[in-house]
Amino acid sequence: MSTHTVSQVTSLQGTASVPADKSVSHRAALMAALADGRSTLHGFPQAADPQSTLSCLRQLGVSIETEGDTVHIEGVGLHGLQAPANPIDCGNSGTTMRLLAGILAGQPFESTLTGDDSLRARPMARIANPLRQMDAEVTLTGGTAPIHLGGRSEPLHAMTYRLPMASAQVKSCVLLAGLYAEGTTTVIQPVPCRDHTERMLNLPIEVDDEGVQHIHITSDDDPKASVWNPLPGDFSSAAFLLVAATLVPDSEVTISNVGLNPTRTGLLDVLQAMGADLTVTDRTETNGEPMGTITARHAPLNGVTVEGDAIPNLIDEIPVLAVAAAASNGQTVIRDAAELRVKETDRLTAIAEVLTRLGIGVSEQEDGLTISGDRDALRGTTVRSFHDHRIAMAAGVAGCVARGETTIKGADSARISFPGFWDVLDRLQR
Ligand SMILES: O=C(O)C1=C[C@@H](OP(=O)(O)O)[C@@H](O)[C@H](O)C1
Ligand SMILES: C=C(OP(=O)(O)O)C(=O)O
Repeated sequence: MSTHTVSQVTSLQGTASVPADKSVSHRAALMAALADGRSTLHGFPQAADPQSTLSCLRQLGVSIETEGDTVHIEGVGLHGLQAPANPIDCGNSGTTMRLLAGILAGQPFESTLTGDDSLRARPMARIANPLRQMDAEVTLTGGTAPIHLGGRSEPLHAMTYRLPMASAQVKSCVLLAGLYAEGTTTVIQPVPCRDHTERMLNLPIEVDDEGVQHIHITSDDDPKASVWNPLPGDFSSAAFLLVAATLVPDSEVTISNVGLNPTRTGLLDVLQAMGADLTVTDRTETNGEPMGTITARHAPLNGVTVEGDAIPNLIDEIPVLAVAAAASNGQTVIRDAAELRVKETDRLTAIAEVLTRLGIGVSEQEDGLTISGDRDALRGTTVRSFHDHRIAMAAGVAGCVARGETTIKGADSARISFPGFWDVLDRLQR
């Protein structure tokens, strides 16, 4: 297992770029595979998760050429995927597994989806249940992967499905299965969560009297070949650098071409409420996804309460938000975040352990954390990443402000979403 040591930093200065958005990249690749014709994705990430999606698609007979960071995908059309010779390995990527399951549920051939130890421990009944309601044959192994999908010669049954949790993976799984159903499939989302799938397929959305979205899809909403030039940068990766620049004195860091889809940038609002100095400029769009440049300057932060509908829009940023909270004045309360317990690891327990070891008072609730901010209490030691990329990078950010040295075990798990993270952090140090 690789370790990485971060020493307390006096200043972070300069510009940085982040890998392309993981959620958008998975979807752009899946849509390209199901389209007719060739798609070109500029700036496709080298990160392990999106690369898992490409390797799964290759196993399904999709021809993919790479030229540096540019990926060309020859779409096979909605009905052109081929039966895989072996179980399909989704690696560490929950998004790959859950979205692909929606597509494979409607195929005439059988398939099996599997993944690494972490992914094989994550709940899959949340996709098996709606897919079965659409008449797909789905077999799990004790509620988790491997997932076996039986082939079927008939279209799936369209249905209306109310999301029981704010999960964009479940929503996207059902919508993609809807491409293979007879009639209109509708997903009702009581709490909004990332909407990249709806944007990419340009799906019709109705809003009911309670303000709840009803997203419709039919087999006529088939994906079209596209050119992404470029894919937007990953806000979830930028978040680590933005928090680091906010916390380290005398810092100013600028990141350009960052995705600014409002279903992803909840952390900006929360950091601003805590007192952060963040500026967004050069707003533009790439294939219907907003993006722009974000500059973060050092600022003292105060504790905050984050809960309810705000949670899905910063779900992957909670580990680094917890680090910001640890270096703030006063108490931070994070609630309604039980979903963090079923990510790559139990992220509530993991980040609580990291911060406790670094000297911070943290109490863990079933659905959140209470963090007593005390910047001066942060002192370096050895911490575990739990083989979770976001825990490893959050611990690295904490190491920038903790006195002395912080050694992160399993630091190489950053490669799942941000392979160059440790180099970028080194390069920004003054
Ligand atoms: O749809 C997506 O691309 C994702 C959705 C979220 O998961 P859930 O759908 O499980 O909330 C998020 O945590 C994950 O990193 C990516
Ligand atoms: C939860 C994550 O990804 P996934 O669910 O795709 O494994 C993540 O990247 O933080």
